[in-house]
Amino acid sequence: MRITVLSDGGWGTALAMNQVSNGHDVTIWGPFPDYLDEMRRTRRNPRFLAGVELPAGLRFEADMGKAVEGRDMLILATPTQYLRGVLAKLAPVFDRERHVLVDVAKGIEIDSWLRISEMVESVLGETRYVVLSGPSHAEEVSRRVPTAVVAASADLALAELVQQSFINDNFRVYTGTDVVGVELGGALKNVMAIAAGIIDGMKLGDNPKAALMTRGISEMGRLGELLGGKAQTFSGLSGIGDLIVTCTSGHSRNRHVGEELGRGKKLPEILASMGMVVAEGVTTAKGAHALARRVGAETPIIDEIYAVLHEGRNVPDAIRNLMSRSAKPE
Ligand SMILES: NC(=O)c1ccc[n+]([C@@H]2O[C@H](COP(=O)([O-])OP(=O)(O)OC[C@H]3O[C@@H](n4cnc5c(N)ncnc54)[C@H](O)[C@@H]3O)[C@@H](O)[C@H]2O)c1
Ligand SMILES: O=P(O)(O)OC[C@H](O)CO
Repeated sequence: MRITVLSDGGWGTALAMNQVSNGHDVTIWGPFPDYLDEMRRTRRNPRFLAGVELPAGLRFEADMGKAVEGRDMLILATPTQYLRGVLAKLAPVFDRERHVLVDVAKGIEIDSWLRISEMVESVLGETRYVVLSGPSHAEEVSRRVPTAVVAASADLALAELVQQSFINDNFRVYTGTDVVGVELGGALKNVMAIAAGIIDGMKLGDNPKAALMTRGISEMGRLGELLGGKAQTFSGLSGIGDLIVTCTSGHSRNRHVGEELGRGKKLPEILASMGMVVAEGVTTAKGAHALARRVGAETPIIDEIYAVLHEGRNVPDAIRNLMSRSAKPE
């Protein structure tokens, strides 16, 4: 297949490498032409995926028209809050008959509170859309560490096409049809990962981390179902699977943000130290909090993380609030 990845970030780059190794013709488009030139010249992506050599066959194109013309598949790997701008650039050259869109970003758009499939529809109308998600850090996929993810689409045949395009002996792809559940699993786990990082940063212990992850998946499923996802999806790769990896991995940017908060640093200082690297959970906490209010979901962990990140609540108060809730059955 002829594939273009819309993003020069760590995840887009790792997936581009996977697709080159599967024999596809792959181009990366990015928002910064000078940086694309650097990647082309050095065969490295030090800003977003340090330490891996980019394959010789991987191409780079800064012009959106040239990047997508004649391509079969476009991989949307731009962080959620920048994606609308990229879709607006794509719109004039988008071919709805030809292009299959594969979203691999995980988030909720700020203010509109749209999931990515909804944002895509609001800019491009009806598309051939698949979401690919699950426990998958770029640092490991780019080193061909065995990984399993799920491709979900309202059109199962399209999910199967994406499965066949990405699958290999190190990258196993399952299929599904629950786009809402898969999108929400990938987005909401980032909020839980910030909570997990706080526990790590405070060196609170193992019990709170296990409690957080278990009550966290319960909360994700409860909110996810009220928003139209299927409960079963949250027991799968894009739910519990991604929650486990993000809450435990040394690669997770969201867990890192929480860890620094738990050590007493302030959010603006933490985000500044990350440069252009994105932790989606910071903005998704706002979206998840707003969506939970809209559908009347009980989301105590999301509410406390939202308050810590965006309302200045201190962490000990947040923990006390969670632990002193009224007694109830599991
Ligand atoms: N990194 C991973 O392991 C991983 C795995 C699975 C999913 N994801 C998801 O993939 C998405 C992309 O994450 P990432 O880790 O590749 O990003 P990243 O943090 O590595 O890179 C940040 C990206 O933002 C882009 N950017 C910065 N300013 C921009 C602007 N004004 N307009 C457009 N783009 C701009 C940069 O060019 C870069 O591509 C996120 O939703 C993330 O949750 C990441
Ligand atoms: O590094 P994080 O926390 O953004 O997580 C990346 C992926 O979503 C893990 O599956």
